[in-house]
Amino acid sequence: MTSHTLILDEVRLALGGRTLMEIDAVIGPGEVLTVMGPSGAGKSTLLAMIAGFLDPAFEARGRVWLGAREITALPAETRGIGLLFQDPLLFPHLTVAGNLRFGMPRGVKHRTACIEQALDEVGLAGFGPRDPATLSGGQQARIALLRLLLSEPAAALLDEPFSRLDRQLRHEVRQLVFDRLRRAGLPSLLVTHDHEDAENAGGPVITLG
Ligand SMILES: Nc1ncnc2c1ncn2[C@@H]1O[C@H](COP(=O)(O)OP(=O)(O)OP(=O)(O)O)[C@@H](O)[C@H]1O
Repeated sequence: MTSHTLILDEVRLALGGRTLMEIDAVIGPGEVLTVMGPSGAGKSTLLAMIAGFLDPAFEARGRVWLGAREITALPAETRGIGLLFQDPLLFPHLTVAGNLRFGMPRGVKHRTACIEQALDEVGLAGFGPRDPATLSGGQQARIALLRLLLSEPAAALLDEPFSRLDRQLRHEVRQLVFDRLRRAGLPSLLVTHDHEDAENAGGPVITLG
């Protein structure tokens, strides 16, 4: 995995001619920028713009860079962005291992061993053949994180990824997520309403109006 900086260069999102949000930010490798703000401020829309699936109803200005590569107009699948949502969104027709194998880049050798090691590192050794529906919420959240990491993205976007977890689990999963994103050297953007999430992310916080 190559470490990059994610740059939001004077990004502005508007709807029907009305400015929804403006942001200018540089997120270094392993850093988590937290974006907070009231419901409807445009947080999820910003993530959609960066990831490449912005609804055409919005007008977007500005540029997005990953290192020296401008990704503003690239197709979503070529941007190298990993996503974590509130819902782990595991494929129900695949096993846990199948879910993890899904996003792995071509050319990765020893896939099965990689998957087994990744599961072991998050305390889920032997879970590869399991049906994702048989996993608890916290276990599913760990698998969603591993799927993101094994896809070897250049940056990560997180949209309220812990909000479905109860307090204790939320604490454990977010430590794991932030630790792993940092270790992977990924620039990450977290959208949350939770001040503890922002504090634990340990990076700068931008609050939209
Ligand atoms: N496809 C769309 N077409 C038109 N308006 C939309 C569309 N998607 C979202 N909106 C509007 O754009 C605004 C921003 O929505 P967005 O989901 O980005 O807000 P948010 O800050 O993520 O809110 P929340 O914290 O509730 O998730 C809202 O007013 C929403 O109603």
